[in-house]
Amino acid sequence: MQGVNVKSEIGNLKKVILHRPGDELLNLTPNTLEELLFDDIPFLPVAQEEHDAFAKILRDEGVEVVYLEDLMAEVLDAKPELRRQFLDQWIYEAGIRTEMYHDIITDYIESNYADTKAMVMKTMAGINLQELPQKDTHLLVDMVSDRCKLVCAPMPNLYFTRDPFAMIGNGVSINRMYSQTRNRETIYGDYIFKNHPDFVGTPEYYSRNDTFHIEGGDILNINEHVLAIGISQRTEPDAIDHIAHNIFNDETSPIDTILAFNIPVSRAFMHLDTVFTQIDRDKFTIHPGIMGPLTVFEITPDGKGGTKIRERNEDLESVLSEYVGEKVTLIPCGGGDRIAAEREQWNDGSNTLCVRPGTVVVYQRNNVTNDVLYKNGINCLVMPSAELSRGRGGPRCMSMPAWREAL
Ligand SMILES: NC(=O)NCCC[C@H](N)C(=O)O
Repeated sequence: MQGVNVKSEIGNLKKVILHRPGDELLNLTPNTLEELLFDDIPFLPVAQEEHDAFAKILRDEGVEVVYLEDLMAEVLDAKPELRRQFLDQWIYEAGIRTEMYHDIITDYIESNYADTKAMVMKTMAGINLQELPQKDTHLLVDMVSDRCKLVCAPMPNLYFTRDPFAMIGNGVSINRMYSQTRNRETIYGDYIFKNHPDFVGTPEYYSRNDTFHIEGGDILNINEHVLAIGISQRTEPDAIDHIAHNIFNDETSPIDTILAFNIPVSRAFMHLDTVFTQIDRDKFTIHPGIMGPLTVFEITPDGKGGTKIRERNEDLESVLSEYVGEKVTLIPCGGGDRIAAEREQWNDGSNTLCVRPGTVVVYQRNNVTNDVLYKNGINCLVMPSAELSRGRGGPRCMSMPAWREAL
C-alpha cells in the first residue's frame, strides 16, 4: 500500500501506525508529570504487555501494524546522509544551543547507538546528564549542576500516535502541537512523510512549521466529503482556517465541507476524540457532558479560492445525522450514570478505535460503557488498560490509521 487512504472513521481498517511505549516512560518523575502531560507513572513492562495485546487484537482482525520507530529507522537506513541532519535537529529542538553540549551528545549517541533503531528509540527516551561522559571542562556549570537531570527531555506521549500527524483522505497534516513537550514528536512524521517509500508524495495539508496549533485527536474523517475538526484546548481556529484553505485548494481532494466543533477547553475534553468517536455507520459513543446545543461552524469553499462559514447552533445528533446521511444514535459513555460517565470518560470510555462498522477496540476498565455498547449490538474487542490509561488516551489516541477500505 503506497500512500494513505482514510476517508471515514469506520471503513475496514487495513493498516495502522503505532508506537510501542519504551524507555521514555522511565524518565517520567513526579515533578515532571504535569509538563509531560501525564497524571501518573505507568509501569513500563505492563504498559508494553498491554500495548502488545492491542497490536495482537488488530493483527488478528487482519490489520497490518507498523511501528513509528521502525518507519523512522528504515528512513535513516535507506538514506544514511539524513542521520546526522536528524540528530542535529533533534538536539537543537531539545533546547541544546551550545556547540560543546551538541558535540558531547552527538559523540555519546554515535558511540553507543550504532544500530539505527536503537538510536531512534534513544532519541525518544531522552538523555540524563549522568549518562554523558564527564569532561574536564572547568566550567562553573559543570561544577554546580545536578548530575542527575535530563539534558534531552523524553517524549512519553509518543504512544499516542493519533496526535502528531493525521491522515485526511489521501493527504496528511503534520501538526504543530499545543505543548512544547509534544512538538518534537512531529520530527519523526516529518521525516517519514518526506522520505519513506511507503508515504512519500502524500499531499501535506499542514506543516509542523505553520504558526497555529492543531492535533490529530481533533481531526475526524466523517466521510469522503466531510471532515470534522475540534476547536479545543489543542487546536486553534486559525489552524482550521489554514488547513481548510489548503484542503479546498487541492483539486485531488473530494472534501468540500469542514465542520469545526467548538468544544469546551479542559483536560478531560482535550481533543474532539475524547468526547466522541464513531463506532458504526449510524452510531457514535459520546461524553454526555457535550450533549445539548453545541456551536458548529460549517466551512465550505466560496468558489473564488476562499471559504465561507455558516454557524449552526443545533444539537450534536442533528448535525451528525445531517452529514452522515442517516439518523444517528449517540450512546453516552457511562450509560447515563453521571458518576460512571465522568469516571470512564477520564479513562477514555468514548475513545474507541473502530476496526470495521460495529466492531471497536475498547479499554477493559470501562466496563459500564462497554456493557452499553454490547446492548447496542456493538462488537467490543477488549484490551487490558491498567497502565496505558495513565497517559490519558484510549485506543483511538494510540493508533493512526493509514489505510481504510471504502465503505
Ligand atoms: N487524541 C488524544 O486524546 N490523545 C491523548 C493524548 C494524551 C497525552 N497525554 C496528551 O495530553 O497529549
